[in-house]
Amino acid sequence: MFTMIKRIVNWTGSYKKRFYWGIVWSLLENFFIAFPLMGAAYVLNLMLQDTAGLRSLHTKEALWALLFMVFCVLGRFFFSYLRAVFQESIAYEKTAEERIEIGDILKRVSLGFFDRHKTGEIAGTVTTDLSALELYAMKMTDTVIGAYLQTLAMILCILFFSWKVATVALVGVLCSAFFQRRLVKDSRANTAVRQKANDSMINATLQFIRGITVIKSYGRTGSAVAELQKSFSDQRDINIKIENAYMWTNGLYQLSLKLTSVAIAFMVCLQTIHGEISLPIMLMIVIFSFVMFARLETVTSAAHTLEMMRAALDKLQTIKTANYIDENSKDIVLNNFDISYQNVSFAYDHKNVIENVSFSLPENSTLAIVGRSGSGKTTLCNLLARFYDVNHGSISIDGHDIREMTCDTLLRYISIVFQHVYLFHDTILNNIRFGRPEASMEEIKEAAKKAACHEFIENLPNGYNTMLGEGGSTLSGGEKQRLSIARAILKDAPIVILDEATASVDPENEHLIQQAISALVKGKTLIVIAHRLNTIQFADNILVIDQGKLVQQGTHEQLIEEEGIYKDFQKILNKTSNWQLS
Ligand SMILES: Nc1ncnc2c1ncn2[C@@H]1O[C@H](COP(=O)(O)OP(=O)(O)OP(=O)(O)O)[C@@H](O)[C@H]1O
Repeated sequence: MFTMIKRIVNWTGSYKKRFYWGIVWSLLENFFIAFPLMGAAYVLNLMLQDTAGLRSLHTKEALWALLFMVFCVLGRFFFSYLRAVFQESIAYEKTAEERIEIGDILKRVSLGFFDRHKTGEIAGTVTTDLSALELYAMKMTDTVIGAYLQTLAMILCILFFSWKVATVALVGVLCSAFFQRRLVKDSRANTAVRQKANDSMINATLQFIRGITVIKSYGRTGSAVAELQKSFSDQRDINIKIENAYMWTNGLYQLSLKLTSVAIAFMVCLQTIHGEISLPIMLMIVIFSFVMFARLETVTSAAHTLEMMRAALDKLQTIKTANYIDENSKDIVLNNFDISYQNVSFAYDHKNVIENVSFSLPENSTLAIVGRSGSGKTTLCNLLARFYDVNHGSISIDGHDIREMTCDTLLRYISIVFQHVYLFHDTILNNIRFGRPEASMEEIKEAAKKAACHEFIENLPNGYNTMLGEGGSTLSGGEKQRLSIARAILKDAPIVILDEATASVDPENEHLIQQAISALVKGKTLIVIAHRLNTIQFADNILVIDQGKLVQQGTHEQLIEEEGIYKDFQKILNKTSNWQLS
C-alpha cells in the first residue's frame, strides 16, 4: 500500500511539494483532534477533585478549558482547510495535464502502436483509468496517511500518560497491518484480471456500436449481443470475486482493531485499579481507544482502491513510455518536392510487406500505384507519411531523409485523401476547416465549390453549420468523399496522396468526385493508388506492385506493350467495365 502511495506521490510530479505540505497540515489537524480529548480529561479531573473535596473548581479554570477546546476545534478546521487547499485539486490538475500529454503522444507514435494496443485499452486509460485517478488518488492517499497520522498522534498523547497502554496500541496497529498487507496482496492479484475484463468490455462495446450495421444486416444481433453480455458478466464475476476476497480479510482486519480497543480498555482499567493512573485519564484513554481506530478502520477500503489504481498507473506508463516516431527529428524547410524511395523494405511485426522497392517521383508529376488487393500499395503511401518508418532503405523528399523531419513538418507538406473517409462529430464547417484552422469563410466556401460540395451543403437546413454524425454517418459515401477532398483542397499541400475510391459510387457522384479530385491535384506532386486502370492512363509513371515487390514500371503506353500483370489487368478491364482491382 505504501509503495502505491509512493507511486502516486511520484505521479503528482511538479505538485509533489504541495502534497508534502498537505501531509504537514494533516498531522497538525490530527493533533488538534486529540487535544480537546486531553482538555476534557483535564476538566473531568478537576471536577472529580472538586467532588471529592480535595480542591474547588474555579469558573475561570472551566472557562479557560472551554476556550482551549474552541481553539482546538478552530485549529482543526483551519488545518483541514489548508490540507484540502494544498492537496485536493492536485489530481484534477494532474489528470488534465496527463490527458493533454496523451493526446500529444498518440499524435507522435507510429501507427504500429495502435496495432499493438486496442482502441478500448487506450480509450479506457484516457477515460476510466484517469477518472479513477482524478477522483480517488488524493482522497485515498489522504485517507491512509490521515488515518496513520491520527493514530500516531493519539498514541503519542497516550504515551504521555502511560507507556504500557501506548505499547498495547502500537502492537495492535502492527497486528492489523498484517491483515491489511494480505488484503493489498489479494487486491493486487485481482486488479490485473479486473482491468483486463474492463478493457475487454470497452472493446466489445465499441466493436458492437461500430459494427451495428453489419450485425443487423447479417441478422447476427443475437450472437453479437451474447458476446457483449459475456463481457459484461465477466466484469461482474471478477468484481464479485474481488469483493468476496476483500470481505474476509477486511473482517479480520476490523476484528484485530476492535480487539486492540478492548485490550487498551482492559489495560487502562488494570492500571487504574493499581493506582498507576487517575480515573479521568482512564476515561480519556478509553475514549481515545475507540476514536483512534475510527479512521484506521477505513484504511482497508482505501488500500483496496489504491491497488485498483496500480493497473491504471501501469497502463498510463505504457502510453507515456511509447517511442515517438520522430523523437530525434527536426523542422526542415523543403525547397522542392522530388520524392525518392531507395531500396525500401518494411514489415508489420515480422510479416514482410514491402521488399526492396526503389523509384523516384519528380516534383509536379503524377505517380500511380496498381496491384492486387493486399499487394502493399497503401503501405507504400503510409511510409511516405511516416505513419510507420521503413525497416531498410530510405525515403527522401528534396534530398532529405523523411526520418530527419518531425511528423508535423512532414505532414504540412502532404494531403491525404483516404479510401475510407473519416469525418468528425462536428459541423461541416469545422470538418473542412480541419485542413487549415486559420482559413477564412470565403476560403472554406471556395474549397467546397472546387470539391463540388458547396451546393449540397447550402441545401442543408443549417448549411455549413450542420452537425455531422460520428464518422460523418449522416452523409452519403459520395458526399463524405467530396467533403474530405474539400478539406484537402483547403490544406493546399504540395504533395497529394490519393487512395482513389470512386469505384463504389454512382456515375453522377463519380463524375463530381473526379471533378473535385482534378481541382485538388492541379499543380501538385501526386501519388494515386489506382483501383481502376482507366483513371490513371495519363500518369507520368505507373508502378505495378506484386506481393510487396516492384515488378513493372513505366507509362500506360509502355506497360500495355509488356507482358505482365498490367497487361493482364487491362485485358480484364476490357472484358468488364465494372471490374475492380481491389
Ligand atoms: N496494420 C497492419 N498490421 C499487419 N498487417 C497489415 C497491416 N496493414 C496491412 N497489413 C497487411 O499488409 C499487406 C499489404 O496491405 P496494404 O493495405 O498495403 O495492401 P493494398 O495493396 O493497399 O491493399 P488494398 O488494395 O486492398 O487496399 C496485406 O497483406 C495486409 O494484410
